[in-house]
Amino acid sequence: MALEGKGLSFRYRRGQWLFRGFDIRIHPGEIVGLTGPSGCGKTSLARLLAGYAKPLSGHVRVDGSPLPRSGFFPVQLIFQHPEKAVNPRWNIRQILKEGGAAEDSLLASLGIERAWLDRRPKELSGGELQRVCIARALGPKTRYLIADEMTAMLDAITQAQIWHAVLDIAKARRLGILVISHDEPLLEKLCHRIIHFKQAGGGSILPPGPR
Ligand SMILES: Nc1ncnc2c1ncn2[C@@H]1O[C@H](COP(=O)(O)OP(=O)(O)OP(=O)(O)O)[C@@H](O)[C@H]1O
Repeated sequence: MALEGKGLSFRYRRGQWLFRGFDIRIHPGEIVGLTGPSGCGKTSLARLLAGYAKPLSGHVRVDGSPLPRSGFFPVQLIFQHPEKAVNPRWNIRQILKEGGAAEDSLLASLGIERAWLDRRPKELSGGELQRVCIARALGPKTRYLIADEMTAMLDAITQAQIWHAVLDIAKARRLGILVISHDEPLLEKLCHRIIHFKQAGGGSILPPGPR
């Protein structure tokens, strides 16, 4: 059982290879950090692992199966900017429904207030909206979470509160989490192990491929 990327290669159009033959594995219940210089391809890797884009070679498997083509994705990706991840016309209740029925205890542990449910995304702060996106991503069918700079825009207290809630849920449900961040002290605190993308063979460490 694992979220596994094997032999992954990716570049945009005819640009430089971001990674070639890259392997990564995250087990249920495991919290793995991923760090590396800006622009080295961490978000691109996250998009492949969550099924937003396809690798040019290699494959992604979730607990032994390919990612589904439709329906609910067992690998959920949370971006740094929540306003880009929601339908601005929906209210918060509708947005939460996309992830399945969010339990009251989950909403409470993330500090989501009932009064927010009838508002639209632009009527919440960035930090409040990010909590909503996290709750949506933690639906009952989620097996793995990819948190791409998920709390980068939050103050230290809110960041700690959110991670405390997410780690509790991850432990109770044996979710595997990939935490992408430039904040190495945060990764040291949260993760069982940390992958340095360039050292691990990502981030254009290999010479550019044929053009
Ligand atoms: N849609 C796209 N088309 C072309 N190039 C892209 C596209 N998206 C990203 N890139 C380029 O791919 C490279 C890797 O981007 P990516 O966002 O994966 O890096 P990152 O390691 O997550 O960076 P950061 O730490 O700054 O978030 C960058 O040079 C970026 O400009």
